[in-house]
Amino acid sequence: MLVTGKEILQDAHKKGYAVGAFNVNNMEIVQAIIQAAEETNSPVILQASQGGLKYAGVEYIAAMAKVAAEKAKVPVAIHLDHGTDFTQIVKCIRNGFTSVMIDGSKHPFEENIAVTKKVVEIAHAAGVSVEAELGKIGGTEDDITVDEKDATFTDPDEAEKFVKETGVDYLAIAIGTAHGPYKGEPKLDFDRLKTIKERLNMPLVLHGSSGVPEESIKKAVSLGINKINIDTDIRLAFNGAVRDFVKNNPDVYDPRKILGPAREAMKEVIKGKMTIFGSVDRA
Ligand SMILES: O=C(COP(=O)(O)O)NO
Ligand SMILES: [Ca+2]
Ligand code: NA
Ligand SMILES: [Zn+2]
Repeated sequence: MLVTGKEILQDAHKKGYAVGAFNVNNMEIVQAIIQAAEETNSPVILQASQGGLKYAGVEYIAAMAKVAAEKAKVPVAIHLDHGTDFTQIVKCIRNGFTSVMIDGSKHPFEENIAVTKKVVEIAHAAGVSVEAELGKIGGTEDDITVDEKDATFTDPDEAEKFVKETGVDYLAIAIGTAHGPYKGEPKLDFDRLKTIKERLNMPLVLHGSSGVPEESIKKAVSLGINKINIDTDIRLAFNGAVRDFVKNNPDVYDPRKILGPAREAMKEVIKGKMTIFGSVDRA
């Protein structure tokens, strides 16, 4: 069933588990995520970046996600990932998204508060939940890139002020993850996470979670992460399955035959994530 992001994440926050937020760009990815969620009885967040909406069209993503959510036997939220453009954010709200991110992390602190407050006002009036970001998460997610040197960790004092002034429902924090594949092994600042959780006592979001070792993810969940963003690991599963199939079946040209195995491969990866996050049987 279609629910708000807050409904899903408040439960995760209260009970100390995390829910996967998986990026979608096409029908097969949506279906893989929903199949994984139903097979593990897990709540789930379907999310699209501005780049994903540009590729498929917001109406297509919204239509597929709404059908998927309404038919699903588990709670599903539909989320705009890394919204930076106010008009885009309102368009998603108008198209039935139940959660939006305003990523004002590239602005100075006070400006981030201002843009976030504006989105919270309009989204909450429409019954839609809001995620914001404080601190700069490195790497590239579609149309958003932050250089290593500019990535700055979230300051707990600033976080407290930010949340009080904006009223956001959940906060994306920078504690050492980066979007996209990692070169070395990411070192997460668990002490910082622990402090921020104690100060904020609200759902927290981890971006750039593909490629983070399982133990680090589990430790982050135990310390208060409740929404975990995954994009790259789904892309890698899709890519591997399609290349394998095409290599081994050079004469097959039916898109269903080429994309079907990719849907299966993505589903398996996503089920694995749900197990690590602790969202299995939480629906
Ligand atoms: O944070 C993410 C996903 O990051 P990854 O591609 O590293 O999983 N999307 O907002
Ligand atoms: Ca950012
Ligand atoms: Na990553
Ligand atoms: Zn992200």
